[in-house]
Amino acid sequence: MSVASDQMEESVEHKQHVVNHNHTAHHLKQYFFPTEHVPRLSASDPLASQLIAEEKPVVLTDTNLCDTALKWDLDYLAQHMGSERYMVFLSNNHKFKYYDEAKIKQYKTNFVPPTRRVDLTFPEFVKKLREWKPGDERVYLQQGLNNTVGQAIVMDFLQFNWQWLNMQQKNNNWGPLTSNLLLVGMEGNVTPVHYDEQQNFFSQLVGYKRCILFAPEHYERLYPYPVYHPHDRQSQVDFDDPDMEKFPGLKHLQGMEAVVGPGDVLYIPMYWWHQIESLPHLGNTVSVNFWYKGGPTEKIEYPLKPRQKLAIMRNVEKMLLEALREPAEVGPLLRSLVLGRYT
Ligand SMILES: CCC[C@@H](CC(=O)O)C(=O)C(=O)O
Ligand SMILES: [Zn+2]
Repeated sequence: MSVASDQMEESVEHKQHVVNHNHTAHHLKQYFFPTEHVPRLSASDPLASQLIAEEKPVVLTDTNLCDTALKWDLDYLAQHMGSERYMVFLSNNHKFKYYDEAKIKQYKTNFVPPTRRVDLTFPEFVKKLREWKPGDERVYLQQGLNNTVGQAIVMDFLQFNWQWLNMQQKNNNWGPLTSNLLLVGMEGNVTPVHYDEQQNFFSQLVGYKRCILFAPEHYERLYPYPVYHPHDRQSQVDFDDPDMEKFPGLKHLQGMEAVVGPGDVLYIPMYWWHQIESLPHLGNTVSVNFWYKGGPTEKIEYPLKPRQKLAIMRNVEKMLLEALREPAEVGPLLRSLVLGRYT
């Protein structure tokens, strides 16, 4: 059965929490929030273009975006990624929560990074991944594709469907492509829920990833860390152990989800929250993302979009931290400003 029809079967039979892969049902972990399916559409479907224009998620099944990279399995990459060292994160659990190293020093309280970063050659990474046994640190290679990769990889990269990508960038008035991150993960790895300030075409090459998304307006329900915190843009909520008392908004949380497989491209709109999991028991995963800056600040139309309000909140936080110098004074000042006056 070809991957495509397997995918179709998956999407046709895709019950809420079961993924059919090669006729075996894989039960997805049931979280505390309901989800709808992200639409799976052909890139030629006008609805697909409409969803992208409206900055809503969609899985595009036939972009042929990275067809030359569908062969990027561990052996091919080990053979062709050259002898350079690449950024690999190690974690004592299945979560790989991002943190901004630059923010650690200015962050007064002691910050304990949840993962550690090492630089490994690709063969060293593959050896570590293949020799992994329960109790060992999990590994996740996350490396920007640049000119240090081998010739074959460059050839594959140059044959991506840039014509389609450039058309999307132009039609949707996006800014420049900033980077392509190569992601090679172990089955079971999880990138916890966060948002990025860029548009993202997320291209799945090998293996299967469960992508759970929440619209920017769920900001009040996902309790992001303060902007100055190393975990800026990440949610404070642990989806595996949600503190409903501390984060009462969680009871109203509702999202969308999709399982993406080889050849699928998921559009993750800028400021949309997402959690991405390499499905357990379905082997290692390889993905490449395409991050674009948002478009030039379009003329302001009212009412403002939720993501515009999010950008305003971020700017207010930064300005207050700059002015007050002391993070502990931000809350009291905002309380004095709004309580009994704007509430
Ligand atoms: C560094 C995180 C990469 C990715 C998540 C994942 O595939 O694990 C993601 O969040 C994104 O592409 O925005
Ligand atoms: Zn992300």
